[in-house]
Amino acid sequence: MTVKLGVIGTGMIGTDHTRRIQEVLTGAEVVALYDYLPENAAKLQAAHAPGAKIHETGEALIAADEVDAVLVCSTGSTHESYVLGAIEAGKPVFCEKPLATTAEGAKRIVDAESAAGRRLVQVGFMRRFDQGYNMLKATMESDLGTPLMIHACHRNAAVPEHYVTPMAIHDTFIHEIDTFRWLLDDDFVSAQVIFPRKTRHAHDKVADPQIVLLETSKGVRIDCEIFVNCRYGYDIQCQVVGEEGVADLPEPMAVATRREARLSQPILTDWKSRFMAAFDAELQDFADRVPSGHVGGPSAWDGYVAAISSDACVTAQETGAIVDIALPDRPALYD
Ligand SMILES: NC(=O)c1ccc[n+]([C@@H]2O[C@H](COP(=O)([O-])OP(=O)(O)OC[C@H]3O[C@@H](n4cnc5c(N)ncnc54)[C@H](O)[C@@H]3O)[C@@H](O)[C@H]2O)c1
Ligand SMILES: O[C@H]1[C@H](O)[C@@H](O)[C@H](O)[C@@H](O)[C@H]1O
Repeated sequence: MTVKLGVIGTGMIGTDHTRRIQEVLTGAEVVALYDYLPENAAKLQAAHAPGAKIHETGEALIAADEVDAVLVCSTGSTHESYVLGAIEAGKPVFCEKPLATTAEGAKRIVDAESAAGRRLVQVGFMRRFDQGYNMLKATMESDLGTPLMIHACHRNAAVPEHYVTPMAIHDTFIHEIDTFRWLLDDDFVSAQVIFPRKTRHAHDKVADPQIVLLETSKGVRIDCEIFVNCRYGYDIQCQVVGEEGVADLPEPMAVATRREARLSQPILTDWKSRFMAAFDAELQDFADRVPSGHVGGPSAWDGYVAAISSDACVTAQETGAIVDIALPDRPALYD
């Protein structure tokens, strides 16, 4: 069976996901497109999905008989209504991060999915499908003993002018929030953000770098540097310190070159290539599960907890205080 997918939002990641569905994945094809800017949908149709129909609205795409499942790849603030629409239509939906831009919005999705009684929503936290992170998690479970601390960093070469201080949390650190929860099988109880000396390469509206300090319910302490104008590349680091040993996230595979008295190795510069295989794997997993009517991977609950945790981090940015994080009870659907 070929699963027929509709893509809402045909910007950078909607285009990249459509390309991978059409050219890399098996058992799935893109049959429908919608973007708020029709020219964006037309451009993607011409480049990667000539047979796909361009719909007048996202709601029409969700309702279309030929669409088995939906990918929401539009701007973050638009995710909630499309995801709720897909749940109402009983169609599986893959939603790029963030699930919603407010914790209340994410809760509405959790409530709607719980009422539907089955997992219809997968959130695009692709690192859970990354080979390196899976190797790190397996090592933690087999060799490290009880985890005590994590030292991590998330560095982007540069960010655009519209990227402002809270985006370091909502747009960037949100990946780390989900990754730490998943690695540790634990939730956060508090967050603090501190600001080192600012780099001269950051524009006025972004404080850069930042350090986020988290504490989990089991007492694990996490420090994570977010440095989004580091200049030299896209660099994701994670070191877990356990009672019996220490483990590091593997570096992406790269050829080391010896030349003119230098030993060198390239560093990737963008997230698309850094997590290429993880993006392929998360969408293949989604497509494979559509026929069963139940999806897997990061859930709406994970998206909701990420939203609550990131709101606390933004409050911590604004106040300089250590901010408590309290989670509501988890609905049975997510046990
Ligand atoms: N998982 C990841 O690592 C990752 C990486 C990049 C982006 N993202 C997420 O993907 C989403 C899109 O990011 P992007 O970089 O592709 O942005 P983008 O700006 O390139 O594309 C967004 C698209 O959404 C369209 N759009 C805006 N409002 C819409 C609406 N109401 N209905 C339908 N379409 C609408 C825009 O016209 C644009 O084509 C964001 O939520 C972002 O956080 C995730
Ligand atoms: O949307 C992108 C993406 O999520 C990247 O993985 C992250 O490194 C960037 O900071 C963010 O802007």
